[in-house]
Amino acid sequence: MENVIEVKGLAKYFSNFKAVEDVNFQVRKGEIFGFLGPSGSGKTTTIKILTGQLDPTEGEALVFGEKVSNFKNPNERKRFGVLTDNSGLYSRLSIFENLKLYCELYDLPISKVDEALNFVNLTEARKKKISELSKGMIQRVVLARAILHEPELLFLDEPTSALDPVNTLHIYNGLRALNEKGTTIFLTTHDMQEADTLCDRVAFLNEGKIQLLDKPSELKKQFSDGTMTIELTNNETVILKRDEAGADKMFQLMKENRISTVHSNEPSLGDIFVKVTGGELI
Ligand SMILES: Nc1ncnc2c1ncn2[C@@H]1O[C@H](COP(=O)(O)OP(=O)(O)OP(=O)(O)O)[C@@H](O)[C@H]1O
Repeated sequence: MENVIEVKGLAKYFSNFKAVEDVNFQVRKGEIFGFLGPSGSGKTTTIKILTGQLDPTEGEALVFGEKVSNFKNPNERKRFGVLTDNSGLYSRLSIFENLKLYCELYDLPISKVDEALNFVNLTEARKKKISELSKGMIQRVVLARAILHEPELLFLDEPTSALDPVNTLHIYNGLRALNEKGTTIFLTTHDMQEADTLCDRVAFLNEGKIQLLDKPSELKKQFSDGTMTIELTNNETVILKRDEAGADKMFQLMKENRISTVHSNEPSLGDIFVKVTGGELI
């Protein structure tokens, strides 16, 4: 399978402080890859190295088989899009005017602006100046800018951190649609629910090191305690192990028609993270 990102032995030190240490992973073409960790774990540092905004102290971070700093011409840079917290938008221009400028820069038809505005749910606000926007709206304009040229690879650093639930859902649907059209997505987040909803595979980062890397479903299987919670028709709750004795008890309850609902007790990604790292997600 083709890898679009390859990170080998990556380390970044700020003076003596190790922000990222011996990080290794690959992102496969077509997947949504989640890079998860609490505040200060090294997510932004890694994304900055991958997108050429920082140099690594050790190791390498390759995008399409190359260091991003080697991408000199605009056509190479057009292959990826980046959403970071530094907006670089023109505050006295409107949302539409800002995106139109990018269309001109990338030599894209202006119709792409309408598609991108719809993607981020800002069609009605298109004439508003950047200086008049809320933090969440700015985040959506920056996302619209990152996807204008439908890049092969999209880097998203905490893409929904300033959004309300309705817009968060809107963005999730847009990202899935973009991914289905072929865009590979590298996403950092500290929101484990977001990662579970969107990502094909996730890496857990803690104190600059990857602790686990797998599909969310595999991690949940691996960390499951093998029990089920059964709610009975009389509102009592029974917890059964998924073994022979549990199956016998379940069969008996079914025969007596006493079962209301059955839930498998899967841990959430947040539970797994806390278990593996011993830390909290902040
Ligand atoms: N330019 C810098 N100089 C010194 N230390 C830095 C610098 N940039 C980041 N750090 C430190 O490196 C560590 C990792 O920071 P980073 O921004 O990568 O974390 P993060 O996981 O993205 O956190 P958050 O979710 O809060 O954005 C932090 O302890 C941070 O203080």
